[in-house]
Amino acid sequence: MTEPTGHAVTDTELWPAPLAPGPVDATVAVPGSKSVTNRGLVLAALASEPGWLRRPLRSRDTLLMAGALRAMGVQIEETVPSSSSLGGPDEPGEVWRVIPAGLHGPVTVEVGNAGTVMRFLPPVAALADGPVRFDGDPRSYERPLHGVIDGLRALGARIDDEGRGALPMTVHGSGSLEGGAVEIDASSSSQFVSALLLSGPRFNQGLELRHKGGKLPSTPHIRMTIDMLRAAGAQVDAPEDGGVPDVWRVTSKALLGRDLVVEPDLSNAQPFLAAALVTGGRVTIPDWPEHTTQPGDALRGIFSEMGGSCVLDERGLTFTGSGRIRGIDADLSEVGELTPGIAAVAALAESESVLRGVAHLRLHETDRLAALSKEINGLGGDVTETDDGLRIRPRPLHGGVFHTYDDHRLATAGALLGLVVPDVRVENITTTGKTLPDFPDMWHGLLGARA
Ligand SMILES: O=C(O)C1=C[C@@H](OP(=O)(O)O)[C@@H](O)[C@H](O)C1
Ligand SMILES: C=C(OP(=O)(O)O)C(=O)O
Repeated sequence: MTEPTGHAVTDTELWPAPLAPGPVDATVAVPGSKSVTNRGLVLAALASEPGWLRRPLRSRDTLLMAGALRAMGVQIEETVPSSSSLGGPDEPGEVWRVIPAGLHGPVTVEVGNAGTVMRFLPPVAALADGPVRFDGDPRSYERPLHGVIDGLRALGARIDDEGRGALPMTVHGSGSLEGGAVEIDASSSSQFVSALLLSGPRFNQGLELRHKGGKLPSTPHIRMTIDMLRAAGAQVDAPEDGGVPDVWRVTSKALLGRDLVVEPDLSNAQPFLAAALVTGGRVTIPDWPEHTTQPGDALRGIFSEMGGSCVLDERGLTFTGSGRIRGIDADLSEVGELTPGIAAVAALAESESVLRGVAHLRLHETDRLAALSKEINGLGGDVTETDDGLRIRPRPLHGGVFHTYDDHRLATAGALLGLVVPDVRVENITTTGKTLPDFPDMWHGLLGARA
């Protein structure tokens, strides 16, 4: 087994996960989607007129994206909404006004460990005038980027990566990119496809992108990219709409500024829904969208199959646990980011689970397959890695330290186990700040207690 990337543990980093005194019963308002916020920022920055993001996610990944775009010249004003000053519907919550400008270097972009920043911004940098250096957390050097680097080079960009095919690197933008036809292997991350599509309308010849290689993961995220491009006025031909399989075409065209209301992050709703499942309780997530491309929507089916039921109505999504937890045999390739939360529930089930189609998770924030098996087994579980996923045989669990390897979804998975297993201590709970900085308070709030 590969050892997941991580830092040394010190006692001060351990968070005592609260134990649920009984079935949870709560309404949890979940902040905006990371994936929608970061796409919205990129598209607004590339538009030919100002736009707005309402209820954006404010977290490490989205602040890194906003910071990078600002450094390249884009103005992003964070405002409190008021219909008169914003000229749009008066929505509660934060509003970011994005005013595009000529993109320029020299700048250094800090990507942290955000896949969306390290993949979506190099094509934007290729459109900037001047060098844009990309650097980030040590783990960002290990995450795949070849699809973006090779793709951009083939489309006319000059990139200096000293032969690494990964970060750190410098994109020497010349103010425009020729674009045209290109073939990449995006089997290790759907974000390669999304990255090139998002900037495609700004390439001189547009883009004809072909994926050649193993199965593409996370296709709902590609659909999200296409839908958001179209909503910004782009013309996109996609395989899902009866086009050629694995080929996307984007026409060169100015993008419009949008007034975008960001949906709640359904993947961040996962631990709260899971809390209802593992305690036999009930949780309502307000503003759950009726139609969405977010992979978290699949939780309605997955968690119902594992033991519960859900109702989507004007109050939002209400999930009620049945008090029993069934194992599941599931191909999660489309919804890979849900795997840590599903694995944690599966470890508490009555029967075995097999989670398949997620080999690419070895290249996520950490090696998630190695980390999940090691940490659940550290609490007495029986998890084995397969070629493309995990086999989880439930066993009685005991307390202990749950290491998180700087991975927000490992941290929320540990908190979930601690809800029903006494004395689980989660290392570095603040790593949830990647996408959900309020997680510890929200988790205590779920139980009716304060942090
Ligand atoms: O485009 C996006 O917003 C994302 C795509 C997926 O990436 P991969 O295809 O690399 O799994 C997903 O796991 C990630 O959390 C967000
Ligand atoms: C894989 C994830 O993130 P990233 O955008 O960094 O790839 C995730 O949030 O689960």
